[in-house]
Amino acid sequence: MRTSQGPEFIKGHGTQNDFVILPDPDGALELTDERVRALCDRRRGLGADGVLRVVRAGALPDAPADVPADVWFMDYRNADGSIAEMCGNGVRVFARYLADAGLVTAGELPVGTRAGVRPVRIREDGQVTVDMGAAKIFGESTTSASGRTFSGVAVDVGNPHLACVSDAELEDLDLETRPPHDPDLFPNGANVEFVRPLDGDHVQMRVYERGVGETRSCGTGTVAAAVAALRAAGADTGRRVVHVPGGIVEVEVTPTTATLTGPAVLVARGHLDPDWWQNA
Ligand SMILES: N[C@@H](CCC[C@H](N)C(=O)O)C(=O)O
Repeated sequence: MRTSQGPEFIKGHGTQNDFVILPDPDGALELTDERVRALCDRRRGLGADGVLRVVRAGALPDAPADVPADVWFMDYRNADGSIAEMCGNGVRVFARYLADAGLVTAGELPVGTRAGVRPVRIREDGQVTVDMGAAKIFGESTTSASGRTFSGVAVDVGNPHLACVSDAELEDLDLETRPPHDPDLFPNGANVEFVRPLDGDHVQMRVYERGVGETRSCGTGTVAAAVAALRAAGADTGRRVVHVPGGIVEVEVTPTTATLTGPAVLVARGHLDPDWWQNA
């Protein structure tokens, strides 16, 4: 029987936007793009939309200078191995892991990201709220899907989004292929959201994520969707309940910031096979 173990992992999700969490406090893991792709592959690996490495900011050479060294840093990777600045569902699942592992005391805690430090609160009802900072509209643009053109707004939520509000039946859209975006407005790519207003302050959203493909939820995307839906209704601030294929989250936009609240679930934990990790 084998006695050696590969790296520890935890599998988790937020409204079915799923992640492999890799605890690596001292930044000792060699997390190559190929290993990220292998981990996220739903047939040859564990399967996930992204990887969240749990590392002290001080142990990560490329952590932003404004993140204190002792803060837990979410080193986020998309399923294709690319790095993204921020992940709204990921940061909530990350905080759930930190509390579950006893690395922080539950309540409000700071999480370091490439978009800066984000305060996260684990609520008594089990929901997790993250203060996402101000979501900024930086332009207007178009995309297309299923032969239809959609107009939208470009929103910076730490990472780039094109959020398109329309009355289209979202179930009918083919998101197997990447909806195009303007490379001049989005030189680093874009996450593209399709948003349909429902009754009251509810909206429906589907998303095609940069570096992943269609996912069942995207936290930063729901913030962009809320900002776009509010703007379409003539407002800068307010609340939107966003229905995604993987569940429901709530976004509150104020004059200075946006908060995102939703579930964060840990599913399984274990150790990678050391040979698999070595050869991945
Ligand atoms: N699913 C995430 C966003 C992950 C990053 C995104 N794909 C990008 O490249 O910007 C979320 O919950 O926000």
